[in-house]
Amino acid sequence: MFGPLRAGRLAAGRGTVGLQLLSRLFSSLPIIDVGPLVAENSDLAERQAVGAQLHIACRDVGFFYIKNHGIPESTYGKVLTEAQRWFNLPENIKEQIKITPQSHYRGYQRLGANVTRYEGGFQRDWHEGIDLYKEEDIGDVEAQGRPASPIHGRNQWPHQLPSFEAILRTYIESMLTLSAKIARGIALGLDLKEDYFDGQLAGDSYWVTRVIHYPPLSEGTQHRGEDGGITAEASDAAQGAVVDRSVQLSCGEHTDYGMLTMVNQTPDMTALQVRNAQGEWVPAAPIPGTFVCNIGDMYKVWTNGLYQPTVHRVINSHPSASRISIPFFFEPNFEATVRPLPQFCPPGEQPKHAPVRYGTHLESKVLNNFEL
Ligand SMILES: O=C(O)CCC(=O)C(=O)O
Ligand SMILES: [Fe+2]
Repeated sequence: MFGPLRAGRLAAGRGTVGLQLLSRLFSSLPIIDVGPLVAENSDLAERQAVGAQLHIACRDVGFFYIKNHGIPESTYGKVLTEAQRWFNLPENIKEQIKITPQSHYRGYQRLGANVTRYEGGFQRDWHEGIDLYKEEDIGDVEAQGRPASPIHGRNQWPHQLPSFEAILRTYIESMLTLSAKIARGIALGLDLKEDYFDGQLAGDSYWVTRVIHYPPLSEGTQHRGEDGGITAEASDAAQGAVVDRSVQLSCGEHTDYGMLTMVNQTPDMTALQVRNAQGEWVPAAPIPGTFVCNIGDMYKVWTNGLYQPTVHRVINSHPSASRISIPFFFEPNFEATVRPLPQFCPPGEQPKHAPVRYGTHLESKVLNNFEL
């Protein structure tokens, strides 16, 4: 078994990058039973065994499914159907909670407002969504002697459908608790103390939730085929073809910028794809009772590159059906300084990544995400 203890030693060894590339030639995503991380009274040894599986998944794939997570179907299923009901509302109602700089970049973004940037341009993603973040009043932030950020503030909750707001709040609370437990398992897998990311690093997570509606790409501007169906290019992409970055997708290829993302998606529709080291797109089909998880930029910094965030994209090539996904992003504290841990830095070599204040990293991403 590749035990957690060897993580540090391998990281500091030579030839790591070659090894890593070889091992990132996955053709499917691992499924991890996280029951022991969630249970009230599991043994440390059981949790370490899950940590070891998380370690291999984070190092070799960057993506994995979790099962036995303990969140009831009544929470994760209902939030998807409520979201669809909310997106069915007329545009002028949805625009009541429109995202603007004055709304602290929180709220509703219409179809095409979210963009994927690439060298020399950007492409409008074919989705609409609601962005929510941990809430903090600017007055409280300033009273703590912290600089106010354009992102700090309160959310615009989708109040037009009160049943949705209530279930969304329950969902976010459950996902926050769950993701903190997964982060504890990842700490064990890295041979760190179980509570390593608690407290100053991620004990007060600056979490993000995006409620996303992906209408069929055939309704988009670029992919309406002559017969009203989808273009051949979009259809090929849905089968895993490589497409130019200027081609409009449901969500363009990107990596996530925080710690851990957990995706709750419409069952029976495969739209999320994950890129392996050979450039092949591997589908992340929904598996009943699981969430798809992936790691973001911050673990790359902490592990000095041993863990890498994996590129992914979304293509809804269905001729008529909508897809909903509600990723929950478990992130460090806004003020956390994230820096490579010494055990992952070979002696005498410069760390590969400079320390980063998480809030500054987040601002640099969020303030660039929209063409409003
Ligand atoms: O919709 C999905 O499955 C994933 C969305 C995603 O990658 C993101 O919002 O970062
Ligand atoms: Fe993502």
